[in-house]
Formats: sequence, structure tokens, C-alpha cells
Amino acid sequence: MDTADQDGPGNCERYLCWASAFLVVYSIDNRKSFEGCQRYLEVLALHARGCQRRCPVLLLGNKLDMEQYRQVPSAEGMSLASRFGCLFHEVSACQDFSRVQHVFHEAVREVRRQAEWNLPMRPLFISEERPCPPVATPVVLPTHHSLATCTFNTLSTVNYKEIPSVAQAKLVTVKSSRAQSKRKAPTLTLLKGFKIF
Ligand SMILES: Nc1nc2c(ncn2[C@@H]2O[C@H](COP(=O)(O)OP(=O)(O)OP(=O)(O)O)[C@@H](O)[C@H]2O)c(=O)[nH]1
Repeated sequence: MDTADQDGPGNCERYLCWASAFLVVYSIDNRKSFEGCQRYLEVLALHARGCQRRCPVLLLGNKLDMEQYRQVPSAEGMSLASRFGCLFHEVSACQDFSRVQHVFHEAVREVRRQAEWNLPMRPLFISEERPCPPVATPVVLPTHHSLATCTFNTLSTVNYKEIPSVAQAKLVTVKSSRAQSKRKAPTLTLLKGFKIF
């Protein structure tokens, strides 16, 4: 979004509702613009508190090519970013396209990460480890549901079994041996197939 607001955040709701990420930009050679950013970050933090959806916020110090006129030290930018829990970069929009591109890519990656995080947690697999001959072979996990592909070396085979569906889930009653030794044995009933958090 480009708010083009000269006098700080006003009537921001129209952006806050539809934006997926926020890039808050100041000029490193202009302290006033840095101070203006703080007010935007406060508005975003306030909005995030009352909102289910998490949107990444990136604080950017622009005009890095104007180093000789710098008014805002990097450390101050970093500290402001960490205060508001956002990512921080210094860039030069006019001199370093790849750095700006990297920042935009990072913003998109963060949006995706947050979107995955916002998905309801669903346990998909249970694993059974079995020993196997010590041959370090790369194993590629199946790209199934939301499980990401990853490659690693392992000395054991891992069998992935899908968690039983709701229809297959059963009630299991567990009595601990300590509890059994007493007269009034308390029981713990688990719904097999459901992850307990
Ligand atoms: N030296 C330098 N100047 C830049 C850089 N990025 C933007 N500018 C200049 O800064 C001025 C403002 O740029 P804008 O892109 O219009 O900034 P803005 O904050 O979006 O301003 P509004 O359009 O009013 O919202 C212009 O004169 C740009 O040429 C940069 O990385 N280095």
C-alpha cells in the first residue's frame, strides 16, 4: 500500500482491512520520517491486537545511497523494529533493485508463512521408527496435505501412517497401574485418533 499520508496515519482502516502485509518506510536521511513511522507501527500494532489474522510488518529504512546525510542510525531502526516485532531492512530504492526485490519476496514469504500458521492445526501422520542397516540415504518425505517436502539423511526408516479419520476414532479407557492398586481407580478416557494439545 502507498498511504501517501503526509500528516501521519489517519483514516487507516481502509488499508488495514484488505492488506496482507505492511511495509513501513522512512528515509534514513530524515529523522522526521522515522518518527512518523513509529505512529504507523503503533496503529498497526493496535489493529493486530483486535484482529484474528496476523499480517507481517516490515520496517524499511530507504535512501541508503544517502549515507553521508544519514540522520537515523541503523541500530535505531533495528531497535524500533524489534520493539514492534517486525522485520527490518535498509535499502536504496534508486540504486539497489535486487535488495528491494528481496524485501518484497520476503514480505510475500512471510504472508504465506502466516497463512499456513493461521490454518487450523490438523495432525496428519503418526510415525513408527524402525531400525534399519546403517546406510545414510537421503529420504524425501511425501508432499502430502500440508506436509512440506524436506530431504535429510537418516539411519532408520520412518513409516508414516495417516491418523484415523473421525469415523475410525475410538474411545480408549486407560487405567494407570498406580491407580489400579487403589480401591477407587480413576480412569482416563482418551479419544484415540485425536491429538491432545
Ligand atoms: N536518493 C534517493 N532518493 C529516493 C529513493 N527513493 C525515493 N527517492 C526520492 O524520494 C522522493 C519521494 O519518493 P516517493 O516514492 O514519491 O516517496 P513517497 O513517500 O511514496 O511519497 P508520496 O508519493 O508523496 O507518497 C522522490 O524524489 C524520489 O526520487 C532512494 O532510494 N534514494
